[in-house]
Amino acid sequence: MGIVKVAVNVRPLSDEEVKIGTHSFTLHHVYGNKASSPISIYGDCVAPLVDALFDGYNATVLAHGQTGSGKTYTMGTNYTGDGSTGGIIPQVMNSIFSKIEEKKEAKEFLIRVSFIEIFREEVIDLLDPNSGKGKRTVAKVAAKKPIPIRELEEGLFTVPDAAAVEVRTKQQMASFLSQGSLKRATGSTNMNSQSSRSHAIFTISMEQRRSTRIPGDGILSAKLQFVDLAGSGSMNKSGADGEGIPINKGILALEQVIIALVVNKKRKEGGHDSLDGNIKTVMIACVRPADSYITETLNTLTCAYLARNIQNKAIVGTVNQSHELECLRKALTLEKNRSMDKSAELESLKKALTLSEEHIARERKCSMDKSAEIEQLKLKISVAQGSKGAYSTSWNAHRSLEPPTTLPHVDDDSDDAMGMDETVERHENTARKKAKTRKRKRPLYNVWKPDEFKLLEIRVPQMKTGKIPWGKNTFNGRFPQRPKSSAVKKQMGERD
Ligand SMILES: Nc1ncnc2c1ncn2[C@@H]1O[C@H](COP(=O)(O)OP(=O)(O)OP(=O)(O)O)[C@@H](O)[C@H]1O
Repeated sequence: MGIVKVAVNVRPLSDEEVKIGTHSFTLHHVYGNKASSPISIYGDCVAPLVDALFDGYNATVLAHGQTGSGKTYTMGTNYTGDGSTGGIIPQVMNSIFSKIEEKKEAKEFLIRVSFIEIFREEVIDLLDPNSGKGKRTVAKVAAKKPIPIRELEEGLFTVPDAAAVEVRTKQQMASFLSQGSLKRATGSTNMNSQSSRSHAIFTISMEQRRSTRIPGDGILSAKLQFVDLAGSGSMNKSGADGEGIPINKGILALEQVIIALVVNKKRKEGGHDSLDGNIKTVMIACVRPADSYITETLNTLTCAYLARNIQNKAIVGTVNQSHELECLRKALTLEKNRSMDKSAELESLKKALTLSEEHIARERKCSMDKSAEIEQLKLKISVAQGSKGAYSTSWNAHRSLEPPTTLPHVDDDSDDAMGMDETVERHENTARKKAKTRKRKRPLYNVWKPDEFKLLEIRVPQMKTGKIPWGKNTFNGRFPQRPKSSAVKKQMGERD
Protein backbone atom coordinates (compact mmCIF):
# COMPACT_ATOMS: atom_id res chain seq x y z
CA MET A 1 0.00 0.00 0.00
CA GLY A 2 1.34 3.39 -0.93
CA ILE A 3 0.36 6.79 0.52
CA VAL A 4 -1.60 9.38 -1.42
CA LYS A 5 0.74 11.90 -2.88
CA VAL A 6 -0.45 15.48 -2.53
CA ALA A 7 0.83 18.30 -4.75
CA VAL A 8 0.05 22.00 -4.66
CA ASN A 9 0.09 24.02 -7.83
CA VAL A 10 0.23 27.79 -7.43
CA ARG A 11 -0.92 29.51 -10.55
CA PRO A 12 0.43 32.91 -11.51
CA LEU A 13 -1.67 35.96 -10.54
CA SER A 14 -4.14 37.18 -13.12
CA ASP A 15 -3.89 40.75 -14.43
CA GLU A 16 -6.76 41.83 -12.11
CA GLU A 17 -5.09 40.17 -9.14
CA VAL A 18 -1.83 41.86 -9.95
CA LYS A 19 -3.62 45.22 -9.98
CA ILE A 20 -5.02 44.60 -6.49
CA GLY A 21 -1.52 43.82 -5.33
CA THR A 22 -0.42 42.53 -1.97
CA HIS A 23 -1.79 44.08 1.19
CA SER A 24 0.63 46.30 2.95
CA PHE A 25 -0.22 49.16 5.26
CA THR A 26 2.08 51.80 6.60
CA LEU A 27 1.16 52.71 10.18
CA HIS A 28 2.90 54.50 13.05
CA HIS A 29 3.31 51.53 15.37
CA VAL A 30 2.72 47.82 15.21
CA TYR A 31 2.50 45.71 18.37
CA GLY A 32 1.76 42.07 18.61
CA ASN A 33 1.99 38.65 20.07
CA LYS A 34 2.71 39.87 23.57
CA ALA A 35 0.43 40.16 26.57
CA SER A 36 2.38 43.27 27.56
CA SER A 37 1.37 45.21 24.43
CA PRO A 38 -0.97 47.64 26.32
CA ILE A 39 2.04 48.80 28.35
CA SER A 40 4.03 49.50 25.20
CA ILE A 41 1.04 51.20 23.54
CA TYR A 42 0.57 53.38 26.60
CA GLY A 43 4.21 54.44 26.61
CA ASP A 44 4.40 55.21 22.88
CA CYS A 45 0.96 56.56 22.07
CA VAL A 46 -1.08 57.48 25.14
CA ALA A 47 1.42 58.98 27.58
CA PRO A 48 1.87 62.02 25.27
CA LEU A 49 -1.90 62.53 25.43
CA VAL A 50 -1.81 62.64 29.23
CA ASP A 51 0.85 65.34 28.98
CA ALA A 52 -1.37 67.15 26.47
CA LEU A 53 -4.32 66.94 28.88
CA PHE A 54 -2.27 68.82 31.50
CA ASP A 55 -1.43 71.38 28.83
CA GLY A 56 -5.16 71.93 28.17
CA TYR A 57 -5.64 69.84 25.02
CA ASN A 58 -8.53 67.51 24.37
CA ALA A 59 -7.54 63.97 23.42
CA THR A 60 -9.15 60.71 22.43
CA VAL A 61 -7.98 57.12 22.39
CA LEU A 62 -10.17 55.00 20.17
CA ALA A 63 -10.00 51.22 19.87
CA HIS A 64 -11.71 49.45 17.01
CA GLY A 65 -11.61 46.06 15.37
CA GLN A 66 -13.59 42.88 15.07
CA THR A 67 -15.07 41.10 18.03
CA GLY A 68 -12.54 39.28 20.20
CA SER A 69 -9.59 41.20 18.79
CA GLY A 70 -8.50 42.59 22.18
CA LYS A 71 -9.98 46.13 22.31
CA THR A 72 -11.35 45.85 25.84
CA TYR A 73 -8.23 44.07 27.04
CA THR A 74 -6.01 46.77 25.53
CA MET A 75 -8.10 49.73 26.76
CA GLY A 76 -8.66 48.28 30.22
CA THR A 77 -12.38 49.11 30.09
CA ASN A 78 -12.93 45.73 31.78
CA TYR A 79 -11.12 47.04 34.84
CA THR A 80 -12.51 45.47 38.00
CA GLY A 81 -10.01 46.70 40.58
CA ASP A 82 -6.70 45.35 41.80
CA GLY A 83 -5.41 42.31 40.01
CA SER A 84 -7.00 43.30 36.69
CA THR A 85 -4.89 43.30 33.58
CA GLY A 86 -2.99 46.48 33.00
CA GLY A 87 -4.94 48.10 30.22
CA ILE A 88 -4.33 51.64 29.02
CA ILE A 89 -6.88 53.41 31.27
CA PRO A 90 -5.50 52.08 34.57
CA GLN A 91 -2.09 53.31 33.47
CA VAL A 92 -3.52 56.71 32.55
CA MET A 93 -5.07 56.97 36.01
CA ASN A 94 -1.74 56.20 37.64
CA SER A 95 -0.03 58.77 35.50
CA ILE A 96 -2.63 61.54 36.06
CA PHE A 97 -2.58 61.28 39.85
CA SER A 98 1.20 61.09 40.09
CA LYS A 99 1.39 64.25 37.95
CA ILE A 100 -1.21 65.98 40.12
CA GLU A 101 0.85 65.05 43.14
CA GLU A 102 3.87 66.67 41.53
CA LYS A 103 2.01 69.87 40.61
CA LYS A 104 -0.32 70.29 43.55
CA GLU A 105 1.74 73.05 45.18
CA ALA A 106 1.47 75.27 42.14
CA LYS A 107 -1.96 74.32 40.81
CA GLU A 108 -5.46 73.37 41.85
CA PHE A 109 -7.20 70.59 39.95
CA LEU A 110 -10.78 69.61 39.48
CA ILE A 111 -11.16 66.12 38.01
CA ARG A 112 -14.45 64.58 36.92
CA VAL A 113 -15.23 61.30 35.23
CA SER A 114 -18.18 60.08 33.22
CA PHE A 115 -18.79 56.63 31.78
CA ILE A 116 -21.46 55.97 29.18
CA GLU A 117 -22.22 53.19 26.80
CA ILE A 118 -24.02 53.31 23.48
CA PHE A 119 -26.11 50.23 23.17
CA ARG A 120 -28.46 49.68 20.22
CA GLU A 121 -28.14 53.37 19.32
CA GLU A 122 -29.18 54.52 22.80
CA VAL A 123 -26.98 56.09 25.46
CA ILE A 124 -26.87 54.60 28.94
CA ASP A 125 -25.16 56.24 31.89
CA LEU A 126 -22.95 53.61 33.53
CA LEU A 127 -22.32 55.86 36.55
CA ASP A 128 -25.98 56.39 37.30
CA PRO A 129 -26.39 54.97 40.83
CA ASN A 130 -29.92 53.87 39.91
CA SER A 131 -28.74 51.75 37.03
CA GLY A 132 -28.35 48.66 39.25
CA LYS A 133 -25.38 46.70 40.45
CA GLY A 134 -23.58 43.72 39.05
CA LYS A 135 -22.72 42.75 35.51
CA ARG A 136 -25.49 43.40 33.09
CA THR A 137 -26.46 41.08 30.36
CA VAL A 138 -27.72 42.30 27.02
CA ALA A 139 -31.28 41.57 28.16
CA LYS A 140 -30.84 43.54 31.38
CA VAL A 141 -29.29 46.55 29.73
CA ALA A 142 -32.03 46.67 27.13
CA ALA A 143 -34.49 47.34 29.95
CA LYS A 144 -32.44 50.33 31.21
CA LYS A 145 -33.80 53.76 30.49
CA PRO A 146 -31.52 55.61 28.08
CA ILE A 147 -30.49 59.22 28.60
CA PRO A 148 -31.22 61.86 25.93
CA ILE A 149 -28.72 62.90 23.29
CA ARG A 150 -28.78 66.54 22.25
CA GLU A 151 -27.45 67.88 18.98
CA LEU A 152 -25.70 71.20 19.52
CA GLU A 153 -25.19 71.76 15.85
CA GLU A 154 -25.06 69.57 12.79
CA GLY A 155 -22.94 66.55 13.62
CA LEU A 156 -22.03 67.74 17.14
CA PHE A 157 -23.74 65.85 19.93
CA THR A 158 -23.72 66.06 23.69
CA VAL A 159 -25.21 63.97 26.47
CA PRO A 160 -26.08 66.63 29.05
CA ASP A 161 -27.64 64.27 31.58
CA ALA A 162 -24.65 61.95 31.86
CA ALA A 163 -23.22 62.05 35.38
CA ALA A 164 -19.87 63.86 35.63
CA VAL A 165 -18.62 62.71 39.02
CA GLU A 166 -15.87 64.58 40.84
CA VAL A 167 -12.95 62.39 41.93
CA ARG A 168 -10.09 63.35 44.25
CA THR A 169 -7.99 60.19 44.30
CA LYS A 170 -6.85 57.44 41.95
CA GLN A 171 -8.82 54.93 44.02
CA GLN A 172 -12.03 56.90 43.53
CA MET A 173 -11.47 57.08 39.78
CA ALA A 174 -10.63 53.36 39.63
CA SER A 175 -13.74 52.55 41.60
CA PHE A 176 -15.96 54.41 39.10
CA LEU A 177 -14.22 52.70 36.18
CA SER A 178 -14.76 49.28 37.72
CA GLN A 179 -18.39 50.06 38.68
CA GLY A 180 -19.16 51.13 35.13
CA SER A 181 -17.25 48.19 33.62
CA LEU A 182 -19.32 45.77 35.66
CA LYS A 183 -22.52 47.35 34.39
CA ARG A 184 -21.48 47.29 30.77
CA ALA A 185 -23.60 45.16 28.48
CA THR A 186 -21.88 41.93 27.59
CA GLY A 187 -23.04 38.87 25.76
CA SER A 188 -21.52 35.65 24.65
CA THR A 189 -20.74 35.25 20.96
CA ASN A 190 -19.11 32.37 19.10
CA MET A 191 -15.99 34.50 18.87
CA ASN A 192 -15.79 35.93 22.40
CA SER A 193 -17.45 34.54 25.52
CA GLN A 194 -17.30 37.96 27.19
CA SER A 195 -18.01 40.10 24.18
CA SER A 196 -18.84 43.78 24.83
CA ARG A 197 -22.03 44.40 22.93
CA SER A 198 -21.89 48.18 23.32
CA HIS A 199 -19.60 51.10 22.57
CA ALA A 200 -18.16 52.45 25.84
CA ILE A 201 -16.82 55.98 26.41
CA PHE A 202 -14.89 56.75 29.57
CA THR A 203 -14.14 60.46 29.92
CA ILE A 204 -11.71 62.17 32.27
CA SER A 205 -12.30 65.95 32.44
CA MET A 206 -9.74 68.19 34.02
CA GLU A 207 -9.85 71.84 35.04
CA GLN A 208 -6.74 73.47 36.50
CA ARG A 209 -5.75 76.88 37.67
CA ARG A 210 -2.80 78.43 39.42
CA SER A 211 -2.89 78.28 43.21
CA THR A 212 -1.62 81.85 43.32
CA ARG A 213 -3.79 83.82 40.99
CA ILE A 214 -2.39 86.30 38.53
CA PRO A 215 -4.86 88.86 37.08
CA GLY A 216 -6.14 87.63 33.69
CA ASP A 217 -5.43 84.02 34.56
CA GLY A 218 -7.89 81.58 33.03
CA ILE A 219 -8.83 78.07 33.93
CA LEU A 220 -7.40 75.36 31.70
CA SER A 221 -10.05 72.90 30.74
CA ALA A 222 -9.59 69.71 28.75
CA LYS A 223 -10.72 66.13 28.60
CA LEU A 224 -9.32 62.76 27.71
CA GLN A 225 -11.73 60.23 26.25
CA PHE A 226 -11.38 56.50 25.83
CA VAL A 227 -13.66 54.98 23.24
CA ASP A 228 -13.95 51.19 23.22
CA LEU A 229 -16.05 50.28 20.24
CA ALA A 230 -18.16 47.13 20.22
CA GLY A 231 -16.67 44.42 18.06
CA SER A 232 -17.68 44.40 14.45
CA GLY A 233 -17.67 41.24 12.38
CA SER A 234 -19.57 38.78 10.34
CA MET A 235 -22.89 37.85 11.91
CA ASN A 236 -22.49 34.28 10.76
CA LYS A 237 -19.12 33.90 12.39
CA SER A 238 -19.91 35.78 15.62
CA GLY A 239 -23.33 34.19 16.07
CA ALA A 240 -24.41 37.42 17.79
CA ASP A 241 -28.12 37.97 17.59
CA GLY A 242 -29.92 41.10 16.35
CA GLU A 243 -27.74 43.60 18.20
CA GLY A 244 -24.90 42.94 15.79
CA ILE A 245 -26.75 44.92 13.16
CA PRO A 246 -26.62 48.30 14.94
CA ILE A 247 -23.05 47.56 16.07
CA ASN A 248 -21.93 46.90 12.52
CA LYS A 249 -23.89 49.93 11.37
CA GLY A 250 -22.01 52.02 13.98
CA ILE A 251 -18.65 50.68 12.85
CA LEU A 252 -19.60 51.23 9.24
CA ALA A 253 -20.53 54.80 10.12
CA LEU A 254 -17.11 55.25 11.73
CA GLU A 255 -15.40 53.90 8.64
CA GLN A 256 -17.50 56.20 6.46
CA VAL A 257 -16.65 59.20 8.66
CA ILE A 258 -12.97 58.39 8.36
CA ILE A 259 -13.21 58.00 4.60
CA ALA A 260 -15.21 61.24 4.33
CA LEU A 261 -12.64 63.09 6.43
CA VAL A 262 -9.76 61.77 4.39
CA VAL A 263 -11.24 61.89 0.92
CA ASN A 264 -13.40 65.00 1.17
CA LYS A 265 -11.18 66.87 3.62
CA LYS A 266 -14.31 68.19 5.26
CA ARG A 267 -13.24 70.17 8.26
CA LYS A 268 -14.61 73.25 9.88
CA GLU A 269 -12.57 75.95 11.56
CA GLY A 270 -12.53 75.32 15.30
CA GLY A 271 -13.44 71.71 14.69
CA HIS A 272 -15.32 69.22 16.80
CA ASP A 273 -14.50 66.89 19.67
CA SER A 274 -14.28 64.02 17.27
CA LEU A 275 -11.64 62.58 15.05
CA ASP A 276 -10.77 65.87 13.47
CA GLY A 277 -10.52 69.41 14.76
CA ASN A 278 -9.60 70.43 18.28
CA ILE A 279 -8.37 67.12 19.53
CA LYS A 280 -5.38 64.85 19.61
CA THR A 281 -6.37 61.35 18.61
CA VAL A 282 -4.82 57.93 18.85
CA MET A 283 -6.56 55.11 17.08
CA ILE A 284 -5.74 51.55 18.09
CA ALA A 285 -6.72 49.02 15.44
CA CYS A 286 -7.03 45.57 16.94
CA VAL A 287 -6.85 42.48 14.72
CA ARG A 288 -7.03 38.73 15.12
CA PRO A 289 -4.24 37.08 13.20
CA ALA A 290 -6.15 33.87 12.42
CA ASP A 291 -6.52 33.08 8.70
CA SER A 292 -10.27 32.72 9.03
CA TYR A 293 -10.58 36.43 9.92
CA ILE A 294 -8.55 37.74 6.98
CA THR A 295 -11.46 39.81 5.63
CA GLU A 296 -12.16 41.47 8.99
CA THR A 297 -8.45 42.11 9.51
CA LEU A 298 -8.12 43.74 6.08
CA ASN A 299 -11.15 45.96 6.80
CA THR A 300 -9.73 47.08 10.14
CA LEU A 301 -6.32 47.80 8.69
CA THR A 302 -7.75 49.72 5.72
CA CYS A 303 -9.77 51.86 8.12
CA ALA A 304 -6.66 52.47 10.28
CA TYR A 305 -4.57 53.30 7.25
CA LEU A 306 -7.11 55.87 6.06
CA ALA A 307 -7.41 57.37 9.55
CA ARG A 308 -3.66 57.93 9.51
CA ASN A 309 -4.21 60.64 6.93
CA ILE A 310 -6.64 62.66 9.04
CA GLN A 311 -5.06 65.84 10.26
CA ASN A 312 -6.31 67.78 13.21
CA LYS A 313 -5.46 71.05 14.80
CA ALA A 314 -5.75 70.90 18.55
CA ILE A 315 -5.88 74.16 20.48
CA VAL A 316 -5.51 74.79 24.16
CA GLY A 317 -8.87 74.98 25.89
CA THR A 318 -9.50 77.37 28.73
CA VAL A 319 -12.75 77.70 30.55
CA ASN A 320 -13.22 81.19 29.06
CA GLN A 321 -12.56 80.20 25.51
CA SER A 322 -12.94 76.47 25.73
CA HIS A 323 -14.84 74.52 23.22
CA GLU A 324 -17.02 73.25 26.03
CA LEU A 325 -18.08 76.78 26.87
CA GLU A 326 -18.79 77.41 23.22
CA CYS A 327 -20.90 74.27 23.15
CA LEU A 328 -22.79 75.41 26.22
CA ARG A 329 -23.43 78.79 24.60
CA LYS A 330 -24.73 77.07 21.50
CA ALA A 331 -26.88 74.77 23.62
CA LEU A 332 -28.26 77.82 25.43
CA THR A 333 -29.06 79.55 22.14
CA LEU A 334 -30.74 76.39 20.90
CA GLU A 335 -32.76 76.14 24.11
CA LYS A 336 -33.76 79.80 23.78
CA ASN A 337 -34.87 79.21 20.21
CA ARG A 338 -36.77 76.12 21.27
CA SER A 339 -38.38 78.03 24.11
CA MET A 340 -39.37 80.82 21.67
CA ASP A 341 -40.82 78.20 19.36
CA LYS A 342 -42.74 76.77 22.30
CA SER A 343 -44.06 80.25 23.23
CA ALA A 344 -45.20 80.79 19.65
CA GLU A 345 -46.83 77.37 19.65
CA LEU A 346 -48.53 78.14 22.97
CA GLU A 347 -49.77 81.45 21.60
CA SER A 348 -51.23 79.82 18.49
CA LEU A 349 -52.82 77.10 20.65
CA LYS A 350 -54.39 79.79 22.84
CA LYS A 351 -55.76 81.51 19.75
CA ALA A 352 -57.16 78.24 18.45
CA LEU A 353 -58.76 77.62 21.86
CA THR A 354 -60.38 81.07 21.88
CA LEU A 355 -61.71 80.50 18.36
CA SER A 356 -63.09 77.11 19.37
CA GLU A 357 -64.77 78.61 22.44
CA GLU A 358 -66.33 81.35 20.33
CA HIS A 359 -67.52 78.77 17.84
CA ILE A 360 -69.06 76.66 20.61
CA ALA A 361 -70.80 79.77 22.09
CA ARG A 362 -72.20 80.65 18.65
CA GLU A 363 -73.43 77.10 18.14
CA ARG A 364 -75.00 77.08 21.58
CA LYS A 365 -76.82 80.38 20.91
CA CYS A 366 -77.98 79.14 17.53
CA SER A 367 -79.28 75.94 19.13
CA MET A 368 -81.14 77.98 21.79
CA ASP A 369 -82.67 80.18 19.09
CA LYS A 370 -83.77 77.09 17.23
CA SER A 371 -85.32 75.61 20.37
CA ALA A 372 -87.22 78.84 20.96
CA GLU A 373 -88.35 78.81 17.34
CA ILE A 374 -89.49 75.21 17.67
CA GLU A 375 -91.45 76.11 20.80
CA GLN A 376 -93.06 79.01 18.97
CA LEU A 377 -93.94 76.80 16.03
CA LYS A 378 -95.41 74.22 18.40
CA LEU A 379 -97.48 76.93 20.00
CA LYS A 380 -98.63 78.17 16.61
CA ILE A 381 -99.57 74.64 15.60
CA SER A 382 -101.47 74.22 18.86
CA VAL A 383 -103.29 77.46 18.28
CA ALA A 384 -103.98 76.50 14.70
CA GLN A 385 -105.25 73.11 15.77
CA GLY A 386 -107.31 74.75 18.46
CA SER A 387 -108.98 77.08 15.99
CA LYS A 388 -109.63 74.13 13.78
CA GLY A 389 -111.20 72.25 16.67
CA ALA A 390 -108.68 69.47 16.39
CA TYR A 391 -110.66 67.95 13.57
CA SER A 392 -107.75 66.97 11.55
CA THR A 393 -109.03 63.49 11.12
CA SER A 394 -112.44 62.11 10.90
CA TRP A 395 -111.75 59.96 13.92
CA ASN A 396 -110.90 62.98 16.01
CA ALA A 397 -114.14 64.44 14.89
CA HIS A 398 -115.93 61.35 16.02
CA ARG A 399 -114.13 61.40 19.28
CA SER A 400 -114.50 65.01 20.15
CA LEU A 401 -118.04 65.64 19.04
CA GLU A 402 -121.36 64.36 20.01
CA PRO A 403 -122.46 61.77 17.53
CA PRO A 404 -125.30 63.07 15.43
CA THR A 405 -128.66 62.78 17.09
CA THR A 406 -130.15 62.06 13.75
CA LEU A 407 -128.26 60.07 11.28
CA PRO A 408 -127.08 61.96 8.25
CA HIS A 409 -129.16 61.67 5.19
CA VAL A 410 -127.70 59.73 2.36
CA ASP A 411 -129.18 60.06 -1.02
CA ASP A 412 -130.54 56.84 -2.27
CA ASP A 413 -130.19 58.06 -5.77
CA SER A 414 -127.81 55.72 -7.34
CA ASP A 415 -126.89 52.16 -7.60
CA ASP A 416 -123.29 53.12 -7.15
CA ALA A 417 -121.80 51.84 -4.05
CA MET A 418 -121.09 54.71 -1.70
CA GLY A 419 -117.62 54.48 -0.25
CA MET A 420 -117.11 54.59 3.47
CA ASP A 421 -114.76 57.55 3.19
CA GLU A 422 -117.42 59.56 1.46
CA THR A 423 -119.90 58.71 4.11
CA VAL A 424 -117.51 59.63 6.86
CA GLU A 425 -116.68 62.88 5.12
CA ARG A 426 -120.31 63.82 5.00
CA HIS A 427 -120.64 62.94 8.58
CA GLU A 428 -117.67 65.12 9.37
CA ASN A 429 -119.01 68.06 7.43
CA THR A 430 -122.28 67.87 9.24
CA ALA A 431 -120.53 67.60 12.55
CA ARG A 432 -118.28 70.53 11.70
CA LYS A 433 -121.19 72.74 10.79
CA LYS A 434 -122.86 71.89 14.05
CA ALA A 435 -119.70 72.49 15.96
CA LYS A 436 -119.39 75.99 14.56
CA THR A 437 -122.75 77.06 15.87
CA ARG A 438 -122.55 75.20 19.09
CA LYS A 439 -121.26 76.65 22.25
CA ARG A 440 -118.27 74.70 23.24
CA LYS A 441 -118.68 72.90 26.50
CA ARG A 442 -115.45 71.04 26.44
CA PRO A 443 -111.87 72.27 26.35
CA LEU A 444 -110.03 72.69 23.07
CA TYR A 445 -108.57 69.24 23.38
CA ASN A 446 -110.88 66.50 24.33
CA VAL A 447 -109.64 65.26 27.67
CA TRP A 448 -111.19 62.04 28.67
CA LYS A 449 -111.43 60.82 32.18
CA PRO A 450 -109.98 57.35 32.68
CA ASP A 451 -113.35 55.75 33.27
CA GLU A 452 -114.58 57.23 30.03
CA PHE A 453 -112.16 55.22 27.90
CA LYS A 454 -114.05 52.44 26.30
CA LEU A 455 -113.96 50.73 23.02
CA LEU A 456 -115.62 52.97 20.52
CA GLU A 457 -118.17 51.27 18.42
CA ILE A 458 -118.35 52.65 14.97
CA ARG A 459 -120.99 51.32 12.78
CA VAL A 460 -120.15 50.96 9.18
CA PRO A 461 -122.83 52.54 7.06
CA GLN A 462 -124.82 50.16 5.02
CA MET A 463 -124.47 50.62 1.36
CA LYS A 464 -127.40 51.81 -0.70
CA THR A 465 -129.48 52.74 2.26
CA GLY A 466 -130.86 56.09 2.99
CA LYS A 467 -129.81 56.03 6.57
CA ILE A 468 -126.53 54.98 8.00
CA PRO A 469 -127.04 52.39 10.68
CA TRP A 470 -124.23 52.02 13.19
CA GLY A 471 -122.47 48.79 12.68
CA LYS A 472 -119.63 46.94 14.31
CA ASN A 473 -116.24 48.56 14.42
CA THR A 474 -114.37 47.51 11.33
CA PHE A 475 -111.19 49.27 12.35
CA ASN A 476 -108.48 47.64 14.22
CA GLY A 477 -107.73 50.63 16.39
CA ARG A 478 -109.19 51.07 19.76
CA PHE A 479 -110.70 54.43 20.42
CA PRO A 480 -111.88 55.95 23.60
CA GLN A 481 -115.58 56.31 23.67
CA ARG A 482 -117.18 59.22 25.27
CA PRO A 483 -120.45 58.61 26.99
CA LYS A 484 -123.32 58.53 24.62
CA SER A 485 -125.86 61.23 24.89
CA SER A 486 -129.42 60.38 25.58
CA ALA A 487 -130.34 61.13 21.99
CA VAL A 488 -127.75 58.73 20.69
CA LYS A 489 -128.77 56.06 23.11
CA LYS A 490 -132.35 56.54 22.01
CA GLN A 491 -131.26 56.34 18.41
CA MET A 492 -129.39 53.16 19.10
CA GLY A 493 -132.19 51.67 21.08
CA GLU A 494 -130.32 51.78 24.36
CA ARG A 495 -131.61 52.85 27.69
CA ASP A 496 -130.38 55.81 29.63
N1 LIG B 1 -2.57 41.16 24.03
C1 LIG B 1 -3.28 40.16 24.55
N2 LIG B 1 -2.65 39.24 25.24
C2 LIG B 1 -3.32 38.20 25.77
N3 LIG B 1 -4.65 38.01 25.66
C3 LIG B 1 -5.33 38.90 24.99
C4 LIG B 1 -4.70 40.02 24.38
N4 LIG B 1 -5.64 40.75 23.76
C5 LIG B 1 -6.82 40.10 23.97
N5 LIG B 1 -6.63 39.00 24.71
C6 LIG B 1 -7.69 38.05 25.11
O1 LIG B 1 -8.56 37.85 24.00
C7 LIG B 1 -9.91 37.74 24.41
C8 LIG B 1 -10.77 38.77 23.69
O2 LIG B 1 -10.34 40.04 24.05
P1 LIG B 1 -11.34 41.26 24.27
O3 LIG B 1 -12.50 40.86 25.08
O4 LIG B 1 -10.52 42.38 24.79
O5 LIG B 1 -11.80 41.49 22.78
P2 LIG B 1 -12.73 42.64 22.21
O6 LIG B 1 -12.14 43.10 20.97
O7 LIG B 1 -12.97 43.64 23.27
O8 LIG B 1 -14.05 41.81 21.93
P3 LIG B 1 -15.52 42.36 21.78
O9 LIG B 1 -15.50 43.38 20.74
O10 LIG B 1 -16.29 41.14 21.40
O11 LIG B 1 -15.86 42.88 23.13
C9 LIG B 1 -9.90 37.93 25.91
O12 LIG B 1 -9.96 36.69 26.53
C10 LIG B 1 -8.59 38.60 26.20
O13 LIG B 1 -8.10 38.29 27.49
